[in-house]
Amino acid sequence: MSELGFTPNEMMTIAASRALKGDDVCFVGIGAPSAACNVARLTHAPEITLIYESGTIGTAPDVLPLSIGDGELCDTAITTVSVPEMFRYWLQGGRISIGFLGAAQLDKFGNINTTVIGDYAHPKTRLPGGGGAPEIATSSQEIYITMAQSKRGMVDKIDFYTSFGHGDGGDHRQRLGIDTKGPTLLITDLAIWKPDPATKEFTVVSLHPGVTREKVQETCGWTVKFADKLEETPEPTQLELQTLRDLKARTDAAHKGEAVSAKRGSKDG
Ligand SMILES: CC(=O)SCCNC(=O)CCNC(=O)[C@H](O)C(C)(C)COP(=O)(O)OP(=O)(O)OC[C@H]1O[C@@H](n2cnc3c(N)ncnc32)[C@H](O)[C@@H]1OP(=O)(O)O
Ligand SMILES: O=C(O)/C=C/CC(=O)O
Repeated sequence: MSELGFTPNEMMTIAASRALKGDDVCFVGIGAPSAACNVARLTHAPEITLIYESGTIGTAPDVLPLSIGDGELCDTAITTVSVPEMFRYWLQGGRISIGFLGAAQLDKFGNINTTVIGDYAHPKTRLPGGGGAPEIATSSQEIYITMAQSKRGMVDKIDFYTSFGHGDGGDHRQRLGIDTKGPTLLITDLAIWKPDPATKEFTVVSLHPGVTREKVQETCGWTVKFADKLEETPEPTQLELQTLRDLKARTDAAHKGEAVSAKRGSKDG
């Protein structure tokens, strides 16, 4: 905890939650995106439609799911459809306004690696894989990405293209016949980034409170561009912080004893 009264990860989750609107239909990635989406639902966007890949539509979990298969999602959803319907009708049918994804590795054009670190055949680290993320990245109207900054995570060249962002930049998506916008927002623990309208390279548009340009550069593997008019992200409000902390506390209590809960719980917010 810094003297600011909130952690960088809390700032990240809350900044990410603010990006969502009540009329969004959001396809939620497990992990950091899930925390942000539910904070949005529990604060300024109660009418938001949250969708998880297991087919749960309009879900309102009381605790964060560890997986898309958690019963909590189905129990609180308006309805649950089959996974083929979720992908073919809802996602590929253009009915998702925001796909919210995490990343283990990311490049400056918003291409995501969640498959492998190192050589594919002889990996240094085998990651969870793509799951539905590659399809979410191309079929959602827009993509938001959230991840904590590190030199190993934000790299010049990702080791594997799991989910396509803006490719080599510019009009690469259009040239491939992909007619959705792709990544339009990146929220890290230090800053908010948006793609340059022409090159599509992520540019810092807002620094979180207390964060310097140098700190952003030190934790990023490419040479960072900053907007001419750089803003400061507003601090979390008491309501936002309390909502996030209560959600995490409920989640930790609910998943107590499950092997992954302690580790994941500490990273989700
Ligand atoms: C709808 C859907 O949900 S689609 C699902 C598809 N899956 C995703 O999108 C997953 C997205 N999330 C990620 O990629 C995350 O970064 C995850 C799951 C790989 C890791 O999440 P967390 O546990 O929160 O992150 P954490 O940073 O602690 O990494 C855990 C381990 O993963 C490995 N790892 C993660 N990122 C990297 C990286 N960039 N380079 C090397 N190893 C890495 C390491 O082994 C790390 O352990 P370590 O910190 O002790 O070295
Ligand atoms: O299969 C997927 O796409 C997502 C998986 C995330 C999970 O529930 O573990």
